[in-house]
Amino acid sequence: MAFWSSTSVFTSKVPRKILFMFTLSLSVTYLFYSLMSCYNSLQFPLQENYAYQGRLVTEETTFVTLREKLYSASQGFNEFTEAERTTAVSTVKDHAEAEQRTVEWIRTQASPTKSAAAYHTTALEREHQEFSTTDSELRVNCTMDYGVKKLPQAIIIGVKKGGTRALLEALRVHPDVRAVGNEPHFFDRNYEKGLDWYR
Ligand SMILES: Nc1ncnc2c1ncn2[C@@H]1O[C@H](COP(=O)(O)OS(=O)(=O)O)[C@@H](OP(=O)(O)O)[C@H]1O
Repeated sequence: MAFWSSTSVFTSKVPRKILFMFTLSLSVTYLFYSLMSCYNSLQFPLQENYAYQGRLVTEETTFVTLREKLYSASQGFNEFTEAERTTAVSTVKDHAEAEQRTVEWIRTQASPTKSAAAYHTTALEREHQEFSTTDSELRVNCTMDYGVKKLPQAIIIGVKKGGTRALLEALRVHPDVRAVGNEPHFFDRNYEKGLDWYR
C-alpha cells in the first residue's frame, strides 16, 4: 500500500492523461460498433433471423420476401440445355406417378370409416375445434402465389412441441419447396374432408 501511494508514477499527471485517452478511445470504439450493428439491423431487418422474428411479422410478408430473395439469387441458372430439359420432363412424370401412388396408398391403407372410428374421442373433438385449419385458411395459404394444387411429396410428422414448425420453416426457405402455411392435420382431424380438400 505504501508502495502504490508513494510511487510518483501513479500520482503524476502523465499516466492519468494516458488512462483518460485509453478510456476515451475504448468508448469511441464501442460507440462506433454499436452504431454499425444498429445500421445493419435496420438495413436487413428480416432475412437473417427469419425463424426467430417470424412472430413479429405476418407470415405472408416474410415468406414473399424470402422467396423473392432466393429466386433473384438463382436467376442465373434459368437457361437449361436440352439434356436438362429432358431430365426435367421425366422428373415431372416421376412426380405425377408418385402422386398417383400416394393416392392409391391412402385409399388402401386407411379407410375413412376406420379412421373415424379409431381417432374421434371427445378430447380430440375439442382440440379439433381449437386448432384445426379451416378450408378458407388453407386455400389462402396454398394458392397465395402459385396455382396448381397437388398432394404432398413429403409429410412432416411429429408430436406436439416437437419442433415440427421449425423444420417446416427451414425447408420452406428453399425455392423448390412449396408448403402449406398452417399445419393441415389431414390424417388426424380432417380426413373425412377427402383428398380434394387435401390437395
Ligand atoms: N432446434 C430447436 N431446439 C429447441 N427447441 C426448439 C427447436 N426448434 C423449435 N423449438 C421449440 O419447439 C417448440 C415448437 O414446437 P412445434 O413446432 O412442434 O410446436 S407445435 O406443437 O406445432 O405448436 C417451441 O417451443 P416454445 O417456444 O416453448 O413453444 C420452439 O421454441
